[in-house]
Amino acid sequence: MSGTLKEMRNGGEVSVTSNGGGVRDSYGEDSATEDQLITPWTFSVASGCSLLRDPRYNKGLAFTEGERDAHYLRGLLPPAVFNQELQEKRLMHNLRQYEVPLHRYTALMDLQERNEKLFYKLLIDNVEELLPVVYTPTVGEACQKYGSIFRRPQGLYISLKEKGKILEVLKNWPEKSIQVIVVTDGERILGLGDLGCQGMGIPVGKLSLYTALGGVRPSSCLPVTIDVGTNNEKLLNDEFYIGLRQKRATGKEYEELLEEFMCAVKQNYGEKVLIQFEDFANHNAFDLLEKYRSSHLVFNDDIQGTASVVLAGLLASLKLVGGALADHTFLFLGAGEAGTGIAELIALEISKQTKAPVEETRKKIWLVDSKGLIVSSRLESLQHFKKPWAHEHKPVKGLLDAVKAIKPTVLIGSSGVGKTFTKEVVEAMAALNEKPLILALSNPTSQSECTAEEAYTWSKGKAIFASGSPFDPVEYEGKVFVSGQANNAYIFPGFGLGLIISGAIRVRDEMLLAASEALAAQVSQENYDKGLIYPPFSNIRKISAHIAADVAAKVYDLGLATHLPRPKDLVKYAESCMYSPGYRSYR
Ligand SMILES: NC(=O)C1=CN([C@@H]2O[C@H](COP(=O)(O)OP(=O)(O)OC[C@H]3O[C@@H](n4cnc5c(N)ncnc54)[C@H](OP(=O)(O)O)[C@@H]3O)[C@@H](O)[C@H]2O)C=CC1
Ligand SMILES: CC(=O)C(=O)O
Ligand SMILES: [Mg+2]
Repeated sequence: MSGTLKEMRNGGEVSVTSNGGGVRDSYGEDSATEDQLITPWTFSVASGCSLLRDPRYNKGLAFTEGERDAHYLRGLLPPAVFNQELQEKRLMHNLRQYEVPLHRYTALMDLQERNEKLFYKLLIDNVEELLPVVYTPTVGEACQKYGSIFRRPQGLYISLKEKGKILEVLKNWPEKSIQVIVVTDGERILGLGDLGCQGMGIPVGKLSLYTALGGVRPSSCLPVTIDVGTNNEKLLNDEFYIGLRQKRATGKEYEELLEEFMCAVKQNYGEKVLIQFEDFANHNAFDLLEKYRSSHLVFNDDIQGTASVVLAGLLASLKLVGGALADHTFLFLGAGEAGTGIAELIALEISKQTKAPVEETRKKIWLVDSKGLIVSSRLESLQHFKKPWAHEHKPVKGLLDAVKAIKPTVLIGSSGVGKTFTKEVVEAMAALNEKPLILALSNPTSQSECTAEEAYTWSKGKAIFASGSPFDPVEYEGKVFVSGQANNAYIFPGFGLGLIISGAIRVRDEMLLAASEALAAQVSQENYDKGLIYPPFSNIRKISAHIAADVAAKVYDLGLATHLPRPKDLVKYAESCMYSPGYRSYR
C-alpha cells in the first residue's frame, strides 16, 4: 500500500510518498526496512495524539469536553476532567512519595517533557520545595549520572564534531526566536569538577529558573553544552558516558570552537540575545568574559551573578550587624571566579559609596587560596585575577591563621571544598565578632564549607549564616534559626529579564550593582527579625520584577537600551512581560 501526503511546511508545499505498510501505516514508517528512507512528519496544527505529545500545548486530563471534541481527543483520555489545580495537587502528592531526590528530579524532567505549563505551574507555586530538586543540590547528582538518566535532548550539544557547522546546528533547534542562552563547557560543574558533556543539567536547570523565577518564556530559552572532551577519567571509562570520549581540547582548538559558537549565535539570533556563561573553569571563564563583553550581550553567572547576590546579602546584613560596608573586613576562602568576582563588586560598591578609588577599597578584602593568604610576596606567581588582591602582609598558610591575622567581620566560602569552615574557624569568628557573618557558598550541599547547624552551634547562636545550597531550619538552645540561600538564582532570572525588556546590547557592572541594591531592598523587617539577609524564594517573581525594573532603568540611563520609548512604570512593565503557566483555551 502506498499513500501520498501533502502539507505546508516551512511555508512550502512538501509531498511525500510512503511505500508499503499495513492499514494504519499511512506514511510507511512502520513497514520501512532499515535501509529504506522515510520522512519524519510533523503537523502544523496539533490534534489528537500529536497534541497530547506536544509538551507546549498538552494539558492532559485538563482538556475540556469541548476541546476533546474539537481536537480529536475523544477516547485518547480517560473520561475524568481535572483542572490545573487538581493536576498540581496530584503531582505534588506523587512527587512527595519519592524518597530518593534523583527520582523527584527525573519525575519533574518527565513532566517538563510532557506538559510544560504544568511543570512551570508546579515550580512557581512550590518554589521552595522544588528548587532543591531542579537546581542545587539534586541537579549536581543528576549531572553526575546524566548518562544513565538521559532520555531526550533538552538542549543543544555542540561538540568538536560540529566544528565548521555550528550555524547549521543552531538552525536544527526547533525554536527560532531565542532570547537567552545558558552555555557551559562542563569543566567546573558546581563544586563537582569536570563533568564534561553531562554538565548539560546545569544550563537546563538554570533556564528553567529563568522561566519560573524570572518569567522568561520557555520557548525563548536555549540550553547549550559545548563538548570539547573531558579530563574526568571516571566518565571516560563509563560505558554510559554521553559525551566525546577524549581529553579536553585546549588552546587554539578550544578558542576556535568558542569563537565559532559566539559568532554563530549573534548571526542567528541577533545582537540582543543574552548569553550566560556558566560553570566554565576559571582558566577559561575570565578570558572568555573579557573577550566577548564588548561585542556580545554576555555575562558570567559564577563571576558576576554570584557577586551581585552576595553583595545584596551584605548590604542587607548591615541592618543586623551595623556600620557601613566600608567599615567591614572581608575574608574569602577560595580565590577563583566566585571569590574574586564577589570581592571586586564589593570594592566597586564601597568605592561608589565613599568615592574612594577602587585600588584603596580593595584593601579591606582578603582572599585565601589553596596555597594560603594571597599576599604581595606571591604576586609573581599569581593568576591574573588574583593579583589585585595581593596586599602587603607576611605569608599565612591556613584559614584559621588567616582569620586570626586579618580579623574579618565577614567570612565567605567560595572554595568548592566542603567542611573547610571547621569548628575552630567558626569559633574564632564568633570570638572576634558580636554577629559574625558567615557565607558558605559552595555547591552542592556536600561541598558546603559548613552546615547551618555547625555555623549556629559552633558560634553559640551568634552567626548570621547563609549558604549556596539550602539547609533546613536549626534549633539551638530552644531557638529556631532559619538560614538564607546565598545563590545567584536570586539574581540571574530578574537580571536577564531586565536586559531583555530594555533591549540591552551590553552588560555593565553598574547593572549588577543595581540588581544587588534591588534585591537588598526586598528584604523585609519580618525577614530581618528572623535573622535572614535574603527574602524567601516564595516571593521570587515579585523580587525578579523589581530587579528587572532596576536593571532595565540602569540600561536606559547608560544609553544601552534599544526598546524605546522607555516604559513609565518599569516594575509594572516587567510584570506584564512575564510568562504565566496557566492553561489557555483552545478553539
Ligand atoms: N552560591 C552561589 O551562587 C555560587 C556558588 N559557587 C560555588 O563556589 C565554588 C567555587 O566556584 P568557583 O569560584 O567558580 O571555582 P574556582 O575553581 O574558580 O575557584 C576555587 C578557589 O578555591 C580555592 N581552593 C580550592 N581548594 C581549596 C582549599 N582546600 N583551601 C583553600 N582554597 C581552596 C582554589 O585555589 P587555587 O586557586 O589555589 O586552586 C580557587 O582559588 C563552587 O563550589 C561553586 O559551586 C559558584 C558560583 C555561585
Ligand atoms: C550556583 C552556581 O552557579 C554554582 O554553584 O556554580
Ligand atoms: Mg554556576
